[in-house]
This record gives sequence, C-alpha cells and structure tokens, in this order.
Amino acid sequence: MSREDAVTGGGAGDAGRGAWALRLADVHRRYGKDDAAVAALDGVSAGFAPGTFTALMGPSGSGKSTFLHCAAGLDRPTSGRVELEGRDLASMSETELTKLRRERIGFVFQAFNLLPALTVEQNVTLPLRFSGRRADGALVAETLAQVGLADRARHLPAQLSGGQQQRVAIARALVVRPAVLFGDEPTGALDTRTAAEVLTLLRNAVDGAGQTVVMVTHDPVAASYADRVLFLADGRLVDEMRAPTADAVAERMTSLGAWGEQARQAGQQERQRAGGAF
Ligand SMILES: Nc1ncnc2c1ncn2[C@@H]1O[C@H](COP(=O)(O)OP(=O)(O)OP(=O)(O)O)[C@@H](O)[C@H]1O
Repeated sequence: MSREDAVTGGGAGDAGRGAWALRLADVHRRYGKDDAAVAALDGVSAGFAPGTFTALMGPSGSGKSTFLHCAAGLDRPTSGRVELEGRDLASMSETELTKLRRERIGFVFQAFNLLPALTVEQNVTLPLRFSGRRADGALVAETLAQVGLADRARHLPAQLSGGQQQRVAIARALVVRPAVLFGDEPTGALDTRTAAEVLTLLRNAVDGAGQTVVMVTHDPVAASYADRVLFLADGRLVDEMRAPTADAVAERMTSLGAWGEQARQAGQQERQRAGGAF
C-alpha cells in the first residue's frame, strides 16, 4: 500500500472494501448554520489497515474529537462515508449502530470510567453482557493476562494504581476483540512511566494480536509508539508521518501550531475586511 493510499484510503493500491479495518471517505461534519457554521471536519479521507497503530494529532479545535466520534459511530457526518470492516455506518439505524459499537468497537478515554462497585473481572465482562454474549471465563482471563492483570481479577478499581485502572479499561475495550480500538488521550492522566507501560500494551496488542488502534494524543512521545501519525488542522488532514520519532512529531506540531495561528488570524482579517460580525 503506497503512502498516498494510506492517507486517502483509496486509489490503485486499495485491494477492495475489505482491505481496511476503517475507512473515511470525504467526511464532512458541520456544526451550526449559515454564518455560525463551523466545519469541524472538512473533507477527510483516510484508510486504516488491520493490525496498524495510528496516532491522530493537531492543534486544539482542529477536529480530532469529531474525527474519533464520526469514525466510532458516536456521531454522524454531515456528508461522506465511514466504513468499518467495509460496512457503511451511514446506512445503519440507531439500533444497528449501537450493536456495532458494542460488538466491533472499543473505546478508551483519558478518564478510566470503571464502575467502582464492580471487580476488575466484572468491569471487563460488562461489554460481553451488554452485547448479550456469555461471559466466557477463559476469554476474560486471557484478556486480563494480555494487560498484565491476571492476578488482580477480584480487586476493586480503588485498590489499583491509575496505570492499572487504565489497563483494566483497555482490557474492557479489547475483550470483544474489536475491529478498531479508539483511544481519546488514553495516557493524558498518567505519569510518564505509567503512560509508557500503557502505550507498550497498546503496541503489543497491535503487534501480537493484530489489533487496529487509532489514538488521539497531544503528546509526541505517545505518538512515537504508533506506526504513523496523521496531522489535522482546521478540519483537514494536512500531513502524515511514518515511523514517527518524538522529536520529529514535536517539530511538526510546532509548525502546525504556528500555521494554525496564522490561518486563524488571516481568517479573522478576512472577516473584518468583509464586514463580518467579529
Ligand atoms: N457540538 C458542537 N457544536 C458546535 N461546534 C462544535 C461542536 N463540537 C465541536 N465543535 C467545533 O468544531 C471544531 C472541532 O472541534 P473538536 O472538539 O473536534 O477539536 P479537537 O481537535 O478535538 O480539540 P481539542 O484538542 O481542544 O479537544 C472546533 O472549532 C469546535 O469548536
């Protein structure tokens, strides 16, 4: 697959619809109407091959959360296609989307969102119960072992460190063996050493189990664990970096930040010249 195809999710190198775990094609998401309209996503196309780890970065307000929400079926694009394992999310009813989210999508947030009264094992079992599946003991044990918590199954979340709690959240996301695991700043609340453990875990899920991971982060070190970084600015994908290093990512973010600020100022001047409201 060429670099171009990886960014656009199309072209001659695309082996067909089934080739991507996730694919976005010309996705637009607008909020508000007329003068107050905001193009949070402005024609985003990207393909995510199975068993790859992608970091999504960009200045504040560039559209990262909107991207994740549209890609994970939590929000619907204004136009464009989002395909998960070749299935078009736009054609699905709310009931079908809910089922798809439960069975084929994993989500890990900055806040661990564990249920405090349930044990580690019970927290991890929840998604299976929600999707009406039997809480297979072997599967749960295997998933807990995968995140290094086999000996903590009967503990309560409050008895665990922050890093361990995030590992439980990752186990809970992985237990359904999702098509894509989405992370929204999953290491944002962790110290450097603990964050490294969690990122290594995600890396191993990709390398060892063929998991597909898409992670939003502001941290260049976190992004360096990914196979590639996609950079968003003003709702558009503006660059891709393969085999990223923390230094190279930090440098790119600095120039993007400056670029984003220039673009905002230019837009403001334009609106003032045009006699706009602000
Ligand atoms: N519900 C909404 N209604 C109106 N505008 C919105 C809404 N959600 C997001 N936006 C706007 O869309 C743009 C993209 O927002 P988004 O939250 O996706 O950016 P982000 O890159 O995740 O930002 P951050 O890094 O600060 O979390 C911003 O201009 C934001 O103000």
